Amino acid sequence: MEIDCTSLVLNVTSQATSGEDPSVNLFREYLRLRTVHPEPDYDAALRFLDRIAEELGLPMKKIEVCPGRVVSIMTWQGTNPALKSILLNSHTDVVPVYQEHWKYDAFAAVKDAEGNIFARGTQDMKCVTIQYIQAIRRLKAEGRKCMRTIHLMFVPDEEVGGHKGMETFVKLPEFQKLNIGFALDEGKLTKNLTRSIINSFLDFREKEKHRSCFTLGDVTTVNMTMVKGGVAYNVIPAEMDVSFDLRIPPTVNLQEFEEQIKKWCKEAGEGITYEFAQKHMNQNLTSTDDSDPWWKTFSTTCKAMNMTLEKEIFPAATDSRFIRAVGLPAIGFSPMNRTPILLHDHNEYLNEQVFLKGIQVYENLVPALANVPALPCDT
Ligand SMILES: N[C@@H](Cc1ccccc1)C(=O)O
Ligand SMILES: CCCCCC(=O)O
Ligand SMILES: [Zn+2]
Ligand SMILES: [Zn+2]
Repeated sequence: MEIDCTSLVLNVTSQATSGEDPSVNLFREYLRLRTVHPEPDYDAALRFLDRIAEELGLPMKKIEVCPGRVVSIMTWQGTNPALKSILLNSHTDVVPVYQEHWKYDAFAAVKDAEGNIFARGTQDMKCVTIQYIQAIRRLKAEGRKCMRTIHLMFVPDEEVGGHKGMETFVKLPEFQKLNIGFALDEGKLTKNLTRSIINSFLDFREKEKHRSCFTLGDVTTVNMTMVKGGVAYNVIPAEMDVSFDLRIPPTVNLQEFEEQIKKWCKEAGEGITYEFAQKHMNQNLTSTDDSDPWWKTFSTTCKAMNMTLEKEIFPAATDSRFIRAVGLPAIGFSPMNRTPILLHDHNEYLNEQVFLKGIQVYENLVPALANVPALPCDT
């Protein structure tokens, strides 16, 4: 009997590490996708997410907000779709690495003997993406039903300011149609020029460093991150560019802060100018008052899991700023305890047990939020 070559299906799958929790295996597979700036492989991420949507039996919507920049959304319809929905947001892109400073290939997702998984994105924020997915997978497998519709949203370009991602998307009718009532996004949980202008910024930095503040999120941080210019060792440059990364708490008056920058430039002398590469002026805050039903539900559910919450203004920016700017509440949260904060740092890693615990946290949080009874915002 002739074997018809078309019937010989070669079944080659990426062999899962034997005995490894399937969620960890999925996490490591996602970490290996090189969605790293300056040229993130977003197509690989979309193929991966398409497969997940298939597996979860959820419809997947894709909106190309800009050429080559797609926002994708998996939707788990609630029993009362008229109510406002819950958004579980995550970004698919990651920041570049200085590979020479890493113990392992930053995209191999090596797991060491302690179960620490090393890769760019382990903390920021591919862990959260897979934790959302696995929590929903389990809830659906248990036959659970939630009142409120849940949208899992995957956005590009968060790490370069979100301009071709969330910032554009929140203005589109497709965003309005999501009918969002409350959003979860990344955060962190911890159980624990010329010379003159450079001097002005760095002197300010020193002053801020010595303010007695509760958390980093309460101070304006200043980091000199780029210096450009000059053409030769022995030529005085016609111009120099110095870039500062300023993270300003929503409690600071931005108009006054900009006046201060103008003053520093004037003091520095002729020809010293400034411009903003990114400037986000909205300072909407999300209520974390116990009288707020979303916060109340979020915080009591965390407490029920013996998690002590330390509320803080996050010292970085996330895409949630665009969601808050359109008047919606958004809490930044990543279940990543007992873990050194290595976002954007060398040797970013996450322990597989901490990762797995995070799925259980969402298995409790997601239904709690998706079953918040009808609110004034729902009418
Ligand atoms: N999460 C990124 C978002 C961002 C990118 C670029 C500029 C500003 C903010 C960060 O905090 O660094
Ligand atoms: C966990 C949040 C990290 C800061 C936002 C970002 O760099 O993506
Ligand atoms: Zn980041
Ligand atoms: Zn992030």
